Amino acid sequence: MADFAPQSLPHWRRAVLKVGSSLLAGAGGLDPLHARGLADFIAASRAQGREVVLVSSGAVAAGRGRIGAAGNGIVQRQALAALGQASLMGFWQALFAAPVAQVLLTHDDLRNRRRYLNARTALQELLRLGALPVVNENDTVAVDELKLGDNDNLAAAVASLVEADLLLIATDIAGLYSGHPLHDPAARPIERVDAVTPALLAVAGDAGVLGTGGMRTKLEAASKASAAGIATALFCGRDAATVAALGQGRLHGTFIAAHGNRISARKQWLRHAPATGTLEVDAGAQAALLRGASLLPGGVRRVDGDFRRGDVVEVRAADGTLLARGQAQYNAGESARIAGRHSRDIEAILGFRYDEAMVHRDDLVLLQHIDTHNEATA
Ligand SMILES: Nc1ncnc2c1ncn2[C@@H]1O[C@H](COP(=O)(O)OP(=O)(O)O)[C@@H](O)[C@H]1O
Ligand SMILES: N[C@@H](CCC(=O)OP(=O)(O)O)C(=O)O
Repeated sequence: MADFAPQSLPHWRRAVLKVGSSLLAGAGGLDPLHARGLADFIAASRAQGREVVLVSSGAVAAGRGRIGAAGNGIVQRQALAALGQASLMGFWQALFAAPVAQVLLTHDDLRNRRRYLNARTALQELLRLGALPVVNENDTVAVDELKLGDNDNLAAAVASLVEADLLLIATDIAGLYSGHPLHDPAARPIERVDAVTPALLAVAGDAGVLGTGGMRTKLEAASKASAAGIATALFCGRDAATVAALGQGRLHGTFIAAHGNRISARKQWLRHAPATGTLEVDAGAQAALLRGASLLPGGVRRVDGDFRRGDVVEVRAADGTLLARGQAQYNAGESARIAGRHSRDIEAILGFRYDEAMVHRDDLVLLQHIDTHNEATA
């Protein structure tokens, strides 16, 4: 197979790194041979002030190591994943000085706006605490329509969830080839993909011996990440030089470009998602919003509608002008109780506190622009 020429990786601050079973499975369960280099890459990136969320497969392989032959049907794989998940966490913990944190997710969790917000808040808090989140699919409940299908797609969803700037997919092959490398000796390396087209998906084949999705799910994941404004880099995690080069900002593999920018993809969603409630704000909150601040409960005068945490709500001025749309941190009843009150009182009023804001600025899209003349004369 021809080599992939090196290319420079764009600068990144927060990445999701997906590591497939093909890199972790050994004869008797999990083998740290390739994981060690990837762990060093993560540790070095963190030491440079970057953040990494790891999406790791390998629970089924670890389970097989514990129990031996158990079949490969869905029920057997569920049982094997349950048997192996704790070992998988122990495996990663042994490779890191920083504490690792287990996060198990399903498609359903990410489709549900409240759970989406909960998962995002928890992941952000883990990063803030300096932990390394290790995400895997919650295989015990993830069957049929709940299933993301594979960890490549899960990694793309997590990259959007944490607003990563890069999705790194480590696998057992150097990158994407123009044909299935096991069957097509003339297959050529594809170093850059600007758009994941149906024609390109057609060249992406199924998995090797150990993985589940093959190149097809990697390209699907890259396509989803791209639509969310996140670029993807595919590389061989078995090749120590490739992994070391990545730490120097050089990619030997396939780069799949992002479409648009990350912020606009999310803001676009907030702009159009159906709203289930309205928060009416005072002039002080209106000015703060237009300056880019979060919406604190103190500036909210009235709460209408029946919404849950994570639902999209409209933010309106007292005269009814639509100022912004955003995701509510608190449900309608809770919002009504804390409206007009100081953020420091939230816990005393509700008995808990998710956030000091009623709508966090990361979850807010402004629909009015700052009128500098009015602001100067106000
Ligand atoms: N066009 C292609 N280019 C590269 N690899 C391909 C292609 N089509 C299919 N593959 C297969 O995809 C495999 C990687 O996917 P997979 O086995 O699911 O690994 P992982 O466990 O890392 O997710 C490769 O080993 C290769 O056999
Ligand atoms: N959740 C499963 C992984 C499923 C999966 O997508 O595997 P892979 O194609 O190797 O990334 C496990 O931990 O074994």
